[in-house]
Amino acid sequence: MASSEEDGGSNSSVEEKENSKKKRLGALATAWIIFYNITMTAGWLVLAIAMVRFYMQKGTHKGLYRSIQKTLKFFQTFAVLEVVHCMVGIVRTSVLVTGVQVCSRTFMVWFITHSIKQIQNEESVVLYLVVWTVTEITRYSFYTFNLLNHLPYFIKWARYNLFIVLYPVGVAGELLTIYAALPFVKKTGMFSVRLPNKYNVSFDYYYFLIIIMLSYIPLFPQLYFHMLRQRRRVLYGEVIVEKDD
Ligand SMILES: CCCCCCCCCCCCC[C@@H](O)CC(=O)SCCNC(=O)CCNC(=O)[C@H](O)C(C)(C)COP(=O)(O)OP(=O)(O)OC[C@H]1O[C@@H](n2cnc3c(N)ncnc32)[C@H](O)[C@@H]1OP(=O)(O)O
Repeated sequence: MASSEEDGGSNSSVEEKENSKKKRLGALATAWIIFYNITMTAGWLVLAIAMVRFYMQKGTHKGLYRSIQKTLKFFQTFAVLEVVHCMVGIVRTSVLVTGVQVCSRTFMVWFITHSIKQIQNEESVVLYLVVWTVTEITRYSFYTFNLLNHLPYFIKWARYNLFIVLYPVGVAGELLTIYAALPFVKKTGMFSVRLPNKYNVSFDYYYFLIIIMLSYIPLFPQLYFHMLRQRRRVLYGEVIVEKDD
C-alpha cells in the first residue's frame, strides 16, 4: 500500500499535470482570441476600404451593398463565434448581451438585406453599414491591442465613446431598413406560412418584422446601458457588479 508520502507525491504530480494542461489551454485560447480579433479587424478594414473605393469610383451608394455583400456576410456571420467565446469563458462578458447583439446583426444581414433585394440600395443600408464598420474596426482593434498590452489611448477612448452616438444611429439605420422592407414582405408573403396546411400552423413574416422592430424598444437600452457601464468601469475605474447573464 502506498505510504502517505507516496500519496502526497502522486497527488502533487497530478496537480502539476492539471496546471500545465490549464496553462496550455489558456495559451491556446489567448492565441486563438488574438488571431480572431486581428482577423476581424482586418476584415472590417477591407470592408471599409471597399466601400470608400466604390463610392469614389461610382459617386453613388447604388450598388454599394451588392459590391461588398460577400465580405460583410462572411465577417458578420463569423462574429457568431463571440457567443461561444463568452460561453466557454475565453472572454469575460455577458452571453445575453453578446447574443442579442450578434443575433440582431446576423438577422439584419441574412433575413432582411440579403433576402429582400428591393431594399439593398436604401440609404438606411449604407447608414448602418458605415456605422457597423467604424464600430467593429474600433472594437476589434481595441481587443487586439488590449490583449497585446499595447493599447493606444485613442483606441480605448474611441471604443468607449463613439458608441454613444453610433449606437442610436446604427439602430436608426436598421429600423429604417426593416421599415422599408415591410411593403415588399406584405406583397410577396415571403417566409410566411398560410392556413390551411397539414401542420395547422400559420406564420406571417410581415407581423414578425413589426414585432422585431418593437423588440428594439426593450432590448436596445439593455445593450446601450451595458456599454455605458463598461465605459464607466474602463475609463473611470468604477466597480461594476454585472447581473447574472
Ligand atoms: C431572431 C431575430 C433577432 C432580432 C433581435 C432584435 C434585437 C434588437 C435590439 C438590439 C439592437 C442592436 C443594434 C445594433 O446592431 C446597432 C449597432 O451595433 S450600431 C454600431 C454601434 N454599436 C456598438 O458600439 C456596439 C458594438 N457591440 C459591442 O460592443 C458588443 O457586441 C457588446 C456585446 C454590445 C458589448 O461588448 P462587451 O460586452 O464585450 O464589452 P467590452 O468590449 O467592454 O468587453 C467586456 C470584456 O470582454 C472582453 N472581450 C469581449 N470580446 C472580446 C474579444 N473578442 N477579444 C478579447 N476580449 C474580449 C473585453 O476585453 C472586456 O474584458 P475586460 O472586462 O477584462 O476589460
